[in-house]
Amino acid sequence: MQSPTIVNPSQLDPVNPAIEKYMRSLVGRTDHPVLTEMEAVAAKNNFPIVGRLVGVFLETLAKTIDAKRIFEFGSGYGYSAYWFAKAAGADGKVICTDGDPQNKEKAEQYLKSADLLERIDFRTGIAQEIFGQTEGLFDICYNDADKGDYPEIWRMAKDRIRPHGLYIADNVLWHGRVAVERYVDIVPGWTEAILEHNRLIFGDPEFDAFINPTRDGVVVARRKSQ
Ligand SMILES: C[S@@+](CC[C@H](N)C(=O)[O-])C[C@H]1O[C@@H](n2cnc3c(N)ncnc32)[C@H](O)[C@@H]1O
Repeated sequence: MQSPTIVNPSQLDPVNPAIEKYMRSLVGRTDHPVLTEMEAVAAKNNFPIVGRLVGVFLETLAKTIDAKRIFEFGSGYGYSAYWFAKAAGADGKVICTDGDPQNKEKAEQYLKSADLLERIDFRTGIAQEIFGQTEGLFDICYNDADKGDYPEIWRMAKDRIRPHGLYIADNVLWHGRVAVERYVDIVPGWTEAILEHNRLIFGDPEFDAFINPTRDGVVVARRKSQ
């Protein structure tokens, strides 16, 4: 029997680059000097922010459910938090987490310049441990941590989302690795972890779920009423 060919992940990016470019051209009015700077820094340092299209998607989702209390697992230097904080409004709060204290420092500078810092509570450390120190339900739990942590984060977050609240996770298509038999992973085990994470979500009777294939795939799972 012939063994399956290894597919270069970029060949499997779900949305054609020309279409992504067209979609990007539609959201120009979201431009803000702080965003542009954060995007330039990401491009220069090859830092994996969600990017403009997913940012707009996150803001829209958060506004749709009037989200006021949001927890981020893996905030980097605050790019995705910018969108959530914008959506949450002056009476909202985004708890950000990151293992790297330098990211907290940078995030606070950027979000201060965007006049959003009062909506942010940025904590340094392991996101799962910080989450364990919080109480109550969240409107949104957003997962963008190391991919090996995804199943654990889903398991701990799902019961802490309010009815009709959202669990959102980035990179759930992992540049197409989830869809092929042979692939080269960035870190061994991450693709398997994402596959398990996605299976758990779509098999959970308490949630309705959908993957938006924009960029690297964003899963949105809505908790049903209790
Ligand atoms: C993909 S980046 C986050 C990007 C950010 N969500 C954005 O779009 O702007 C992942 C970040 O999560 C942090 N991280 C990964 N796993 C983590 C964990 N278990 N606890 C805390 N931080 C984590 C890394 O330090 C990194 O800065």
